[in-house]
Amino acid sequence: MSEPEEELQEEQRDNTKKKKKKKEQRSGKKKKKEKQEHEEQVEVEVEEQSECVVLRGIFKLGKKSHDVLLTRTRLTWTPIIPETPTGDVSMLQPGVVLLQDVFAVKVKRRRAASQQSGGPVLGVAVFYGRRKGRRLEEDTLHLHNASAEHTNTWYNTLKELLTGFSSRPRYVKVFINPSSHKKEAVHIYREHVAPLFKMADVRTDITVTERKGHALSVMKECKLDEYDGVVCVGGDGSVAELCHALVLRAQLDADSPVKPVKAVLPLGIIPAGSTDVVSCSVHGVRDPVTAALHIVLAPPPSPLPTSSQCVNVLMSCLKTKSDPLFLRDQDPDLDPEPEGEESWTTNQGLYLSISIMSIPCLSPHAPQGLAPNTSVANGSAALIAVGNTSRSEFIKHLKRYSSSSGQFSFSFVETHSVSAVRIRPRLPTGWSEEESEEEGDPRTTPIIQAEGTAFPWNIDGELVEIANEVVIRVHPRLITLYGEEVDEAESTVSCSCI
Ligand SMILES: Nc1ncnc2c1ncn2[C@@H]1O[C@H](COP(=O)(O)OP(=O)(O)OP(=O)(O)O)[C@@H](O)[C@H]1O
Repeated sequence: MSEPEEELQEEQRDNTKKKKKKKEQRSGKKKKKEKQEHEEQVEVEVEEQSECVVLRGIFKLGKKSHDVLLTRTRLTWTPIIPETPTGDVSMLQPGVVLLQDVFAVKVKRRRAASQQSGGPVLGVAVFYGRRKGRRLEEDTLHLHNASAEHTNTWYNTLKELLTGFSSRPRYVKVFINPSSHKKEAVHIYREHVAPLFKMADVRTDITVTERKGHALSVMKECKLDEYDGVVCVGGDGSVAELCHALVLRAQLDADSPVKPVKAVLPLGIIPAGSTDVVSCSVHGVRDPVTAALHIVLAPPPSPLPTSSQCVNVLMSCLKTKSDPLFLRDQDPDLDPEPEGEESWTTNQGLYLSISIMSIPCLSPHAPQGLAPNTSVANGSAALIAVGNTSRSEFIKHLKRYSSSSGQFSFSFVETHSVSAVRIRPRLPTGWSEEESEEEGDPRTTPIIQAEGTAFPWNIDGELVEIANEVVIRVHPRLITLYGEEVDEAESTVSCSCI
């Protein structure tokens, strides 16, 4: 149903009921006194916040008249007629919407379904994001007042106050990966994101990617200063490509071929992949509406996290050989450059998996994250190295990620907080007689056999051929992400199987 139809029918229903209930009586001295006290209480609350009232007026919310106050930070409304026949003042709680949660305001008009414009004014509709658990949902506050002058004053003032949120994007570059997960990214964007962007007057320039690397090549060429942000609709692979593109573009623009440079545009992530750990780590939930609202609201001041990672958003390596691990302990000053071999710690052994995560990697499967002790912007990474063990023990360790704790309480799991890691594999030919003689011992016999002498690095599901060693380093605060600080994701997984 279109908004005009909905509006018209709503008004017709209201009129019929109004006639039937015309005799409804809600006056009385006691009630008046209580109402007055309550109005004073609301005023005191507002004054306490040192906020002057920008506008004050009478609107109908639903069927009842309300006293509505607008300050620079909030809209507050209180029913003028007590809610209960007894007029119990305790029921007269004011309603509040913070302007930082409001993303659009429109004038409501009565229109026939066929009518495109005009029509008598009905009032103002205020669109905002309402928190429900870890999600943000779209909600609307309908303030009804048939006076065109009154309505326009409120509409213009609200609009002006919203333009004060200067960090909110007005024009964004959107990349949609149509091949992500179940190939639903285009549908997710059209269905859940585009309507919110339209409502919030966020203009878009959309590229539906045709191949791997397409977003990167567009980002290398396009005029960035036209945009206020970049939006990625896809999974973690698409996010990694755009993080790479943003930093590479900044390096090209700054003529800095080696040293990473901070991206000029923030990145918004709409989850459409299979796991979406980056999205979950900044939205707390795998939900396109929550993600879109985080983008249009760009909530100030604190929760605009900066990502600590450069290209290696998530890198987990499944190896079958002996891997010396060179760890660089976390540097509080977040110096991304290695200072010398003396600051490295070297571990050597047989590892089943090595995970290096500079974000907590929350997901519905692991609500507290694969790296629970890492936050989005703290500049360190968690190294979790799983030593060789039996298949059943390895699975037991993995299954514990779905519960709250205990995943690291295994003798074969080691964890470190690091700023850089160097992984150097050893070829099967490098095994000495001595090292391989204890066949059958779970500590020395790989449970997965290596194929040939190439380096089949499995990096977050992608097979990558890199000779010798891989170096992973945290480059702090290079990319600003739309979202908020999240410590636990919503768990939507009911079974504990892998
Ligand atoms: N049109 C396309 N066809 C094939 N691959 C594409 C296309 N567009 C982008 N890609 C590449 O697809 C890769 C994987 O995409 P993405 O991460 O979005 O999906 P996913 O693998 O299903 O999700 P997840 O990473 O959460 O498992 C990315 O590396 C991206 O560069």
